[in-house]
Amino acid sequence: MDEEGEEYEYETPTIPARTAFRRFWPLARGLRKWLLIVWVCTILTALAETEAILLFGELTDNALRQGSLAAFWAPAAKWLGVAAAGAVVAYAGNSLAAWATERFVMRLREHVFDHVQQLPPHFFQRHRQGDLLSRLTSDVEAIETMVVSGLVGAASAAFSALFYAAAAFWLRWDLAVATFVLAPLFWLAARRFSGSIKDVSRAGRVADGAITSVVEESLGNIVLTQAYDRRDAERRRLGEEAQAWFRASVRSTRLNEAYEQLVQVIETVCVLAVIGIGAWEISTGRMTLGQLLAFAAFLGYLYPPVRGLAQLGLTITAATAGAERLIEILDVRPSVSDPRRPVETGRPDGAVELRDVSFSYPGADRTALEGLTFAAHPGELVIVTGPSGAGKSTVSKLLLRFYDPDAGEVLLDGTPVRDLPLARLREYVTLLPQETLVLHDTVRANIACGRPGASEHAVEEAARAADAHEFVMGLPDGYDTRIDPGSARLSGGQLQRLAIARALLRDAPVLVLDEPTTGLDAMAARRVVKPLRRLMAGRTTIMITHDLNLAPDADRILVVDGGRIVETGRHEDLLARGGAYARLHRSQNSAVTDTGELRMPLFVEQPVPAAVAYDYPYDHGTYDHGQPAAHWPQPVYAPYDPYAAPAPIPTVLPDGRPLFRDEEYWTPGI
Ligand SMILES: Nc1ncnc2c1ncn2[C@@H]1O[C@H](COP(=O)(O)OP(=O)(O)OP(=O)(O)O)[C@@H](O)[C@H]1O
Repeated sequence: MDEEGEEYEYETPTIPARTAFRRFWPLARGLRKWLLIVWVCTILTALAETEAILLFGELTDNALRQGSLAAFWAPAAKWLGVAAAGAVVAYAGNSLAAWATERFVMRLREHVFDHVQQLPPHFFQRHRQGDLLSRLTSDVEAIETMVVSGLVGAASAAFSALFYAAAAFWLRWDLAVATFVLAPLFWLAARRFSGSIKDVSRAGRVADGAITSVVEESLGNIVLTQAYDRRDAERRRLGEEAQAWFRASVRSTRLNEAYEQLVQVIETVCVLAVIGIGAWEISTGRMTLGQLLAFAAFLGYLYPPVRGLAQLGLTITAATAGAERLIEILDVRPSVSDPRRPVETGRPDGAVELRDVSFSYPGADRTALEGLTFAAHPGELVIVTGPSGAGKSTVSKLLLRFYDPDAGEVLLDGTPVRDLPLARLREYVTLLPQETLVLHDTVRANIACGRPGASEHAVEEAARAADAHEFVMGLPDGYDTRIDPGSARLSGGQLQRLAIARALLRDAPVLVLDEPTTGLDAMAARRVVKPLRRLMAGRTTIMITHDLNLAPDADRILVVDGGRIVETGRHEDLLARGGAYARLHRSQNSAVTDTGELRMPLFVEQPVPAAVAYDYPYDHGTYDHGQPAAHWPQPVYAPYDPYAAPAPIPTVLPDGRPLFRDEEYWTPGI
């Protein structure tokens, strides 16, 4: 496990909205023409509204003030026509905007998801899954707010504001000037709030990710939670994250509300200024009431886009916090990529070679492998063994090219694996990882994913060869039974046999088995050996294991320690040499004899009193209630004395060896 805090190794960058916008704008390719149409629709809607306002002024002056019904019909019919046309255009524009927006979100999510899937294993060890989930969901939507809605919204609002402003000028330029003098107040208000809104939005997003992480980790660990009664601890953990989220949410609402109310006040000041100036103009006869009402209506229409522009600024600022979190992930480069000029080799024979390979994990301060050299000829079984942390699994990661070595070369049939297309390499080298990987799907799909498009017959044959057919047929729906990663329906050994069936179907020339029997009990491990042998037949197999039961079969055994090969040879030779391998082998086998520790009695039994004659009442034809217990053997209890010296706790086995092999003698008293 990584040290605590290492998950925060990736620092979230602080970036301006413009940079974030530029980063994601290319994803709108292909949607831009639709966005342009949306924008045109917005302009047409604004035009229709302007026309409607002018018609309203005309109706006020000609029909209402003069009480003439005849002057009503023509402008009314025109108004209705304009309103209907405006409604159709607005409907089309909004529907198209929704379509373009959702497409953008889908595209962005696919882009990020695709990127995340290429990231190296250590990225997932250092990032909490829940946080990644939250970035892939809510943060993706935030970008949409910034790029699509933000852009279209800003363009539309800017256009509408300009349009209504022009109309207001055309109607009464002096009134308009008086009003627009106050317009910068909106901008000043938005500026005042934008910094705090971005901070609080960032805090909210981090807290959101943390909550998802806690829930995900807690549910994933439900057995630990329940078995150790950790409910309170888990609730506290969630509570702490929820507190941060709560504070951020409340603060965000407060800031937005304060901004809204401030804008209301500014608007009121503007309206009062217009009414005051209008009253004065009407009193001097330079303006009609209709004109004033039309002007006020323009202002009514003008403020929402002006206010919207400022509000949009705030929304975009808040969304930038989401963009920062996505960019942080997108900036992590995959550790490997397809070669620029890939070499196409055709199916290899399966000769594997590591030539003077050294490797350190990114960010790690010590090397995981150093100068490792070995070769496996086609069809050979090479066992890589050694103590925990020696670097065995790292070998498998290099063979599948999850990482490239810092020095040296990994070769398949003489071709450096970094020159092969990644998909080809992983088709030719099959990994059976330590943990059995299960897809959330049917048993059939779980086997067939070894070779997409495999026939039912092929799937069944693979299952038979893996000794899985029988238990699969015993499942409620046979091959169509759905299983999932947390499923308790199949045992560890059964899951392992499914994985073997999958690998059989994949039929790769090279196999990498990472601890294929670890975690299985002796019986299950034994049941897995036969299918494993079938799988290994005719393939080059690199088996990483602590379990040396298959060692006598190996063509070569590599003993790795501290990232180096310390011994290599065949089982018998290595045993005879009496070195590291012999010690490993001995420790594995002596583990069995040492279970004597477990058999040691927990208390010294009291000797049974000799020759107790049981006097069964039945023999005498009478039943003596409650009497016989007096002469039955009784356990002997020492009277409890709180001041007595503690009884000596055994620290050695009866044969004189220390109770716990690797420990010092333990003196009680702590
Ligand atoms: N993602 C990682 N980042 C940094 N160091 C790592 C990472 N994964 C493994 N290591 C380190 O590299 C070394 C080799 O690890 P590796 O997993 O290959 O050991 P191993 O021999 O397979 O151990 P085990 O038998 O316990 O699985 C160890 O010191 C380990 O701590």
